[in-house]
Amino acid sequence: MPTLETPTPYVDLDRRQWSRLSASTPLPLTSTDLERLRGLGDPIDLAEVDAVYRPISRLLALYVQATRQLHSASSTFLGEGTARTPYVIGIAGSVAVGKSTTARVLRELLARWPETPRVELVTTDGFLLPNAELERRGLMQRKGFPESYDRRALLRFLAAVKAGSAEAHAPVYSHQSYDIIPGARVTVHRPDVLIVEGLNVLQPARPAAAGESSLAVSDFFDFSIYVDARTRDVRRWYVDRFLSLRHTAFSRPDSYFHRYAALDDAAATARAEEIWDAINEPNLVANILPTRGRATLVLRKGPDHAVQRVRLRKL
Ligand SMILES: Nc1ncnc2c1ncn2[C@@H]1O[C@H](COP(=O)(O)OP(=O)(O)O)[C@@H](O)[C@H]1O
Ligand SMILES: CC(C)(COP(=O)(O)O)[C@@H](O)C(=O)NCCC(=O)O
Repeated sequence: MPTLETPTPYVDLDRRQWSRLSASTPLPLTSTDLERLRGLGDPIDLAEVDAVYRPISRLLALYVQATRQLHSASSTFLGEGTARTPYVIGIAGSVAVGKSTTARVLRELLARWPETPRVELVTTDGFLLPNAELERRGLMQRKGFPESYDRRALLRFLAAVKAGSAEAHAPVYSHQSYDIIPGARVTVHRPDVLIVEGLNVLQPARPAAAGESSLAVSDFFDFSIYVDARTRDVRRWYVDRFLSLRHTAFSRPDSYFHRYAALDDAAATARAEEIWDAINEPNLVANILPTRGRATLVLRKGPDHAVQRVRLRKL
């Protein structure tokens, strides 16, 4: 008897099926690549990079190529020259799920493809409102929630990138000072690929006020990746990262969290769990997780960060 299953726009592959693609993916990792990847300082297993992330970079290289052809066809139709614009990839997911690690690894892998040697990376934390403004709005305990960002500035930045501007500027957030750095900015120089990583990059557009347009950040994406894992695993990764930050970032006297450097394991775990339970998990559940179904690709990690399932949107 036919079942009433919800139709899915995704093709869903388990780890074995996905990593089998690795064998037929060109550009095997060389020793120079391995050195560069190790140089990132991420704990990611290199066999995992080869089996899971290298096929993703191949898929992305194919998408970049196809998008350029489409772009060139529509420019010909319009009788315009073909100015190239950056291919923009969004990476979404919870705090501590591994967005930054995924972004850095993909940046290295994509740069190996002859079509996309120049890959740049921005994080959306630069678009957080400064602490003074968050305090004014009563949002200090909601850092990372959609309302804690200057969404218009982020949209303007992405519009400039997509318009092919020679340079586009973004503000800079410091985890050290836990605030926006006054006057600091990063510049994006019309790369082949721009990776935009952040908790909320797949949020739908807010309803527009009269006379305004209701664009979403993801309207500027050519491709998007949601990094997914069980909430209880992400909670553990958050706590583990917090514990190890005591010996690195927190230990610097100018760190906003310097007071945490002296906590013993039990006290630090309790503090990390408190922050997770009060801020990061509610944000994940209310705002981030509901955007998963908007991603082009979903990477589902197991308890050890190894990717267990890969879902690719085919429609
Ligand atoms: N693929 C991976 N393999 C092993 N550890 C990882 C992997 N991805 C992330 N981690 C670890 O998990 C934690 C969170 O990763 P990070 O990339 O900083 O997350 P996010 O940018 O989403 O906050 C870090 O301690 C990081 O070292
Ligand atoms: C800076 C962040 C909001 C993440 O920003 P993103 O780059 O994802 O936009 C987040 O890492 C954060 O600091 N959250 C506040 C709660 C906490 O300290 O974990």
